[in-house]
Amino acid sequence: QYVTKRSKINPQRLPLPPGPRPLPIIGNALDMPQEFPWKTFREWTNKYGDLVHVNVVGQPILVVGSAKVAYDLFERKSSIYSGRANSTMIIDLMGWGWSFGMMNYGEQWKRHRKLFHQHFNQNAVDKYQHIQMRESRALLRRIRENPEKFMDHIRITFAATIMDIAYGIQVKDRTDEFITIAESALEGLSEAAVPGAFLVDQLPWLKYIPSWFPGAGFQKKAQEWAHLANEMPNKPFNAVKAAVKRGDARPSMVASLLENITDESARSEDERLARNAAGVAYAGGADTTVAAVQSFFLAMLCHPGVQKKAQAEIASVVGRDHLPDFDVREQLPYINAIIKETMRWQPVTPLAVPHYTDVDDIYEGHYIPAGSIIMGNVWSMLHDEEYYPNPSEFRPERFLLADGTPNPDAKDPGAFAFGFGRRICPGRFLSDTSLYSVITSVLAVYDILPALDANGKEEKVTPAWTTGLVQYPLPFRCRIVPRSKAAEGLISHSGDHYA
Ligand code: HEM
Repeated sequence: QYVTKRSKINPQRLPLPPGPRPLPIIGNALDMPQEFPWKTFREWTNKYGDLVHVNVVGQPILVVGSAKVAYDLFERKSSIYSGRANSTMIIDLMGWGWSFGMMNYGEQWKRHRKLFHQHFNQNAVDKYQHIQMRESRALLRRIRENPEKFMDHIRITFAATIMDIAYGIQVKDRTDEFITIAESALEGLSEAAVPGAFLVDQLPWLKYIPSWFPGAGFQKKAQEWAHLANEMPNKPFNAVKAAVKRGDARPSMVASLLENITDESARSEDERLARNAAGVAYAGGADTTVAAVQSFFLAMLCHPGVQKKAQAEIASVVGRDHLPDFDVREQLPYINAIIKETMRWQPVTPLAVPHYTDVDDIYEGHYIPAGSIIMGNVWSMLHDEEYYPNPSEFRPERFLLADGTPNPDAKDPGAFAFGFGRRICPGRFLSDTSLYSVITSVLAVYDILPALDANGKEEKVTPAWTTGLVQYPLPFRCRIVPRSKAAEGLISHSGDHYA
């Protein structure tokens, strides 16, 4: 076993957790998988145990492979395992420091998170249901106009939902300026977040090299992206601020925060918090929910039996002449099980978002050095045979008893799918209601069927996903067809109620 050289801070000379053998200087850099790292990490867990240590060019990384260790570190020791590592490129150069999703644990993070929670906790999200339903119904109409583009339509659905909730801004399509800014800012972010993409993250002193210097192309990129990262929270916030001043702001998170400022001496700080908290809603919520719903479409395409059962359940509760709303949710256990299985089958964030600790610790006789990055292998936990037999199968029944009612003993995927401890996703309640509104609306009126090839034969689909921080299905073809004449009528008039 490898014993750290920093023996002053590891006086008992405890071993590090086990892991693949590192090379001098570069450590385990060559062991690190380029694709689907969660699968390699699972093999490491099988070989070395539930807590694996690697070091990449001196950076200690711990991989948590079981629910037990996740609980022990992220929950029981949450005061020291709730940080985030600083990225020189993303925070110092691109200016994403305003996002509390990237802040290290501390007072600033707590203040932002508390404010965010007030607007997205389990009860608070009820007031957004009409927006979610309106946008889900708009999705039905967009699909009818252009079914091939369903992947894009899903994107605009959540962009529009979040822009309305956070700012009261109603966007029509993806050419809207607020959307193009946010999407470009997030594209820059995901490019910069690829581990090893920018050397400045390994050698932070490079940030002092001016952009005109040969080889300092990263500075130019960082400047362009910094402009977007600044506009993303500022532009929509300033628009709402002006509307509040004029007295014609639509109801929204930002409008209510601004209207409730009573202490003028705290105004600039309160405005800063409101701007940052609203900005992070789009950053954290748009792409993730999109990925989950796209995976749902893929699951329905590959599992026609599940689709039929869900459609029958909806019809038995609301008939064929109505669209289901939130009031019937309790009566749709199969739909609720589909939502859980969607979160489990291909987790949107297979490694959650890595945590960071800045203090030394000891866990089960192993030394955990300050400065470690800790990754929870969400995918592995959600594909654990013990809790989820035949984990690669999409089988909502695993969350139900034989009589079709919810199984209280089935492990809720939400315990892992949204990350861990104090950092657990604060948008998980909104994501849940978003999935419900889209899934029930779509299944009530559409069949998701295999595409036909040139000879009219049904195409076979092999499910496959991307490999980044957020896992999207790779583009796939399908036919989305109204289920009946009554369904066509529902699609046409579905928006009226929520307009
Ligand atoms: C399918 C949907 C979603 C998934 C799978 C998801 C997953 C996650 C994960 C894994 C984390 C990191 C947790 C950790 O560090 O342990 C996270 C953080 C976060 N999510 Fe989500 N999320 C989803 C939807 C949303 C939505 C709809 C919002 C906003 C309304 C949102 C806002 C955030 C924010 C602000 C953070 C940062 C929290 C912090 O660092 O304290 N997420 N999410």
